[in-house]
Amino acid sequence: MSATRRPDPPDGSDEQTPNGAWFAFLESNTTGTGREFCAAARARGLRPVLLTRDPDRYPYVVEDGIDTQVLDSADPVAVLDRCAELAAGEAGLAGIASSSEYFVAAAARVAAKLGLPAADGDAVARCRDKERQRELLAAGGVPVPAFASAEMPEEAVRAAEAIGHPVVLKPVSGSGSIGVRLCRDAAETRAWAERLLDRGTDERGNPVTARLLVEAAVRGPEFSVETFDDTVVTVVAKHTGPEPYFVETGHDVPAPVPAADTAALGAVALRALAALGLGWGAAHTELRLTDTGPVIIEVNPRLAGGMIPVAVRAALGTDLVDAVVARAAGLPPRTTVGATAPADGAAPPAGGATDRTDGGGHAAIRFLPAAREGLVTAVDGLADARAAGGVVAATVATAPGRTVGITHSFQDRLACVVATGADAAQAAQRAAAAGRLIRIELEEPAEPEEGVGGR
Ligand SMILES: Nc1ncnc2c1ncn2[C@@H]1O[C@H](COP(=O)(O)OP(=O)(O)OP(=O)(O)O)[C@@H](O)[C@H]1O
Repeated sequence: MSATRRPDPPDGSDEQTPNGAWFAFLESNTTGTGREFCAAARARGLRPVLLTRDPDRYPYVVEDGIDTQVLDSADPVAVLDRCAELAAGEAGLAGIASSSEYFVAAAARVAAKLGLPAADGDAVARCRDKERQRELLAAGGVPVPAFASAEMPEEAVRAAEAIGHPVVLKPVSGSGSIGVRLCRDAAETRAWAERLLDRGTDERGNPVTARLLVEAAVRGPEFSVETFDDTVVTVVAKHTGPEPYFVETGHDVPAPVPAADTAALGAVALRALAALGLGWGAAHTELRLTDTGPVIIEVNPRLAGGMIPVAVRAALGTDLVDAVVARAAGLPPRTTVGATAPADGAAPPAGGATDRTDGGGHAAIRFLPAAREGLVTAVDGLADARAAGGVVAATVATAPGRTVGITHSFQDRLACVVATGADAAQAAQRAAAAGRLIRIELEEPAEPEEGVGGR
């Protein structure tokens, strides 16, 4: 058996890991649900173990005393061998999953090879190639933006002109809005295409395909539909920062829209999953609601990140993180997954019982974006934010001594607050108010040297 690295339990705490079977997580997301996945496995009496190339990427591993095994997580044979070792050991292996977009297909394939419950790994992999996903959706009659792929900047410009500016350019495979940009004319398209096609690696250092997607810019408010199997759990409104980028700045759970919109969005998301051969466990489908109905922006074959599961639990009482872990371990769900709180008093679009917490049925997520680049000198007010009315979670994704950069992606979000309320407006107001209590101070920018930049 390979060496399992077990950090000391946090100071003053007892040994927390129960003596159940292993549950392997293949890498993790760095913010959001990764930590919750491990906690959910423990709550089920399982022993989470993180299979990772670099445990130091995830501060929660030490803070929560999570076991780790270091391996080349991009090597399917290495992952399979390690999971087979865990399965053959005395404790056994109950399941394999990943909270990271980049590893969901690999986790599913290894789980299937070991006879553990899993989604169709090939369908997941196809879905993660955005061009392939668009092709399958279009073939299935599901509304998608006009699109074309390009491997050369001139090809991207020709495609954009054929589609008609403005267009959205994005890597064929990616997440967190990295590299996604609105391009309003040929010059912007050429410049952004050159930049994307020059990238040798993604933000995890893995080589990337030198291919990008050019899409018609779809207009209309954005939503995500959170599903489990073939059931709509809830429809979420999504807020993004200023164009030409699309950094997520907040979410409202459930989306405060008429029931007819909720139903239309849910129906198109389910058609998309069917067209992609998905619909096992959790999925997170992003759509824009146009004048002519919902259009798919992206189907993600995994649980939503970005604290959406925390907000769903707070608003509706549905624990999607537990549901994902339970499904992958072949355990029954704790509560019925598959209901949504009525929006505007309307009936939920799918059957099932809600088990609301004290959230009053609504929750809002608000992110604090970095205002500028610089070295973080102080972080204050987190305790105040956590104690503020209606707040169920407040997190900071930076620390003194770290440098803040502006990347126009999820990495620009420095802090996050989730708050509940009696309605969407109250939840949003509470989350925003608590967010203002968090102060992240940056070193003053150096004074420009005399003469530099002057007239
Ligand atoms: N064709 C489009 N029309 C309008 N907006 C778009 C389009 N494509 C992408 N966007 C915007 O950019 C955001 C990110 O795009 P996309 O989901 O394709 O990238 P991603 O890297 O997978 O991001 P995420 O992980 O946040 O979903 C979308 O949520 C949406 O706001």
